Amino acid sequence: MTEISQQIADLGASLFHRRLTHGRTGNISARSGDGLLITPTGGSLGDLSPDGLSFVSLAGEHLSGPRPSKEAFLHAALYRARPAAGAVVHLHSTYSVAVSCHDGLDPDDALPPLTAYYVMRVGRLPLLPYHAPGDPALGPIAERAARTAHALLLANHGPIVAGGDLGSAADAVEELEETARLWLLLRERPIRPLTPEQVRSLT
Ligand SMILES: O=C(CO)COP(=O)(O)O
Ligand SMILES: [Zn+2]
Repeated sequence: MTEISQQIADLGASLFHRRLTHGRTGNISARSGDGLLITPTGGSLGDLSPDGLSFVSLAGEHLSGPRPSKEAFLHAALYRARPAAGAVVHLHSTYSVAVSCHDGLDPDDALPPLTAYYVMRVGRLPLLPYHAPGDPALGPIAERAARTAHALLLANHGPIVAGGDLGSAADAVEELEETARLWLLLRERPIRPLTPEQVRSLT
């Protein structure tokens, strides 16, 4: 067991117990050597064993440990697209999933820049077209989108976010969830997002 495995298990418990994902949804990975340590398929993020993680290559092939998350190919696509990424988190966080089911979103950037922290932690949020969980056809689409954005929203599914390390990836996916919630709270009222100039001054 490595320190990073313990960090994955701790993060999974923290996200699960704060209801940022539920049941047996969501998956977490961290870059390790020339591959990635990833949560196994079919388990709860609230009940991860640091010794029970899977090891997968950057090409997405299972190298050791239990059967990996069915989204391992998606995590691998994000690491290939973003050489500086050290961790990836995918959740079924309620408000982000709610936004991902909305019709008429801008597929280049699904949410407006409501707050400075959203701009700093998330930035642009491409919306990827619906695919069933585990459908490898989403891999090349995600890899292309992740070259210019570290946070992606999967239509009718949920967010997947890369970060320099586990803490940064978690920080970004939590900021996204809170902003999705704010956006839904504000829907009945006129919104004044940050201006392009205000956004530029933050990035
Ligand atoms: O969120 C999930 C699928 O999108 C959970 O799947 P896994 O249990 O295979 O990681
Ligand atoms: Zn999922």
